[in-house]
Amino acid sequence: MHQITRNFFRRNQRQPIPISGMASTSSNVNSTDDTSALSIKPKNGLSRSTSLLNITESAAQILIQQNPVQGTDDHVEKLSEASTSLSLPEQHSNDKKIESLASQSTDQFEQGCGNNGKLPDVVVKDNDTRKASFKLSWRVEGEQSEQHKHDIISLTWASHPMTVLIFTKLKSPPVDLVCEDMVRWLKDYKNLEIYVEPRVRKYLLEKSPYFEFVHTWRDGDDTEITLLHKEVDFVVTLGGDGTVLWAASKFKGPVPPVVPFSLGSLGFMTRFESERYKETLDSILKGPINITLRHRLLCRVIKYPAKSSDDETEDYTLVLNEVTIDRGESAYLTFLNCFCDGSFLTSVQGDGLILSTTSGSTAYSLAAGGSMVHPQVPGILFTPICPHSLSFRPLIMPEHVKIRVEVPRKSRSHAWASFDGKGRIELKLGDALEISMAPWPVPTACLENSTTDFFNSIHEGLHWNLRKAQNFDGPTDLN
Ligand SMILES: NC(=O)c1ccc[n+]([C@@H]2O[C@H](COP(=O)([O-])OP(=O)(O)OC[C@H]3O[C@@H](n4cnc5c(N)ncnc54)[C@H](O)[C@@H]3O)[C@@H](O)[C@H]2O)c1
Ligand SMILES: Nc1ncnc2c1ncn2[C@@H]1O[C@H](COP(=O)(O)OP(=O)(O)OP(=O)(O)O)[C@@H](O)[C@H]1O
Repeated sequence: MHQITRNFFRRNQRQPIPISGMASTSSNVNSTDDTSALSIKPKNGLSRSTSLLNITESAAQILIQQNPVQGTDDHVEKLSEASTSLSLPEQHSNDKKIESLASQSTDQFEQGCGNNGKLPDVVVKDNDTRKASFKLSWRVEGEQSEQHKHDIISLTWASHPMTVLIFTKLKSPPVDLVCEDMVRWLKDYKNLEIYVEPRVRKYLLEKSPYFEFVHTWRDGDDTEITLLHKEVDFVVTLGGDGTVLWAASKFKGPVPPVVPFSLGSLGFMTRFESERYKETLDSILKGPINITLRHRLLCRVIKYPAKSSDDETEDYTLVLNEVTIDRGESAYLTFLNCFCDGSFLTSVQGDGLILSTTSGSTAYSLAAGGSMVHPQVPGILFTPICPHSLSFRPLIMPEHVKIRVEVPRKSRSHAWASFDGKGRIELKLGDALEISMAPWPVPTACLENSTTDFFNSIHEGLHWNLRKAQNFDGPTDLN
């Protein structure tokens, strides 16, 4: 289970984050972390070499916070959970065990993926890359006072970030101008290495040969893109929510921290004002940064007839919002059979089904009647689209389940799947889609903290529960 988020809501267990004895853990892991991990035999469908590479990279992203103030084993365990958004097996409750766990992290990961997409328990910096390393820590604010309590995940740079990747919304002249200005500033005043998409580099060079220093990759070269996370310390998005989804989709494994600037229309996930980018990036570069660890879903399409080798060969797609299975152009009801962890759950007869993350709960799932869920809650939303039934209410599943949705062989029509509203593919009779929680969340920087940002977004973006207040006069029960 993703303990970090589970613990978020266990009020009675909140503790200030403590940590002692973790230095040896990190160094121990560093010394044992080598690329031999790449030769681990796959068991779970994430068997492509890039996936295994990414697994190692995943283990390269995060450092454990070290804090000499308190040091009970219990605290160490909680920190590990918080630091990685990973699960700690029950038995790992002291430093020694965490050390040994860390040294097996890739093994753990592999099992985790096979089971429920779990991550390794302790993650460390990969010495082979130029990347800056960071630490994640979890703390509670407001514990000592009457004020509202907040669980905070914060990111502290352990070494100075040097490389930034900027994604920009397509075909938007105002966004292009901000990008141009930001690139100049980041180079001239912060001396960062800067990556942009190929079309953006072309645009910048048309503006001025000054931008020669900007890096990119070969247009359409997916291999180069999959290696980007090895170079990039953090990502900036200039656009709306769609640009955040677009940026996340470029990382088929671990994702660097994302700083989303608002230059779109709704901007539910983009809390930073582009007009104040200098101030924002200054503080991001210094850290610490409060973040929301946004879960993703790992989706695999199993074509009919399934081959025994499917687990080894099928590709996968990661979504930050949701995967949708709908009727496409067909005028018939979609008929879908749904299974949870191998047991039959229900059939969908309607326009389709949305399997959403909690981040995606405020997007399409909301429009289909699903509940809004705080993005830090670990769970998978199961939301029917226009079900032709009076009793089909949306569900929220625990994060460890594996859901399979099949188009029955006897269905009247095919179905269509889309991933964060993109990459539409046809599901023919007998085809299935399997989803589980992905092991690579997207860490997005918060303006304040995860909870305050979420509340502000539902108020400002969606006008949640906006209603004229009741007048004071009129009948009352007071006298
Ligand atoms: N009926 C609907 O509400 C509907 C239909 C199709 C797609 N969508 C959503 O659009 C998303 C793709 O976004 P896009 O910007 O590329 O397409 P888009 O340009 O069609 O915009 C969809 C809208 O959804 C908003 N949105 C996206 N993610 C959100 C989130 N997590 N929370 C709150 N609002 C969010 C965007 O701000 C935008 O206003 C899909 O993942 C899906 O959730 C919604
Ligand atoms: N760099 C990019 N390359 C390709 N497509 C992109 C890129 N950035 C954004 N898009 C797509 O362009 C569309 C519009 O972008 P975006 O959603 O960011 O702007 P918006 O619709 O104005 O804002 P919002 O989503 O907040 O309403 C989205 O569907 C998104 O997926």
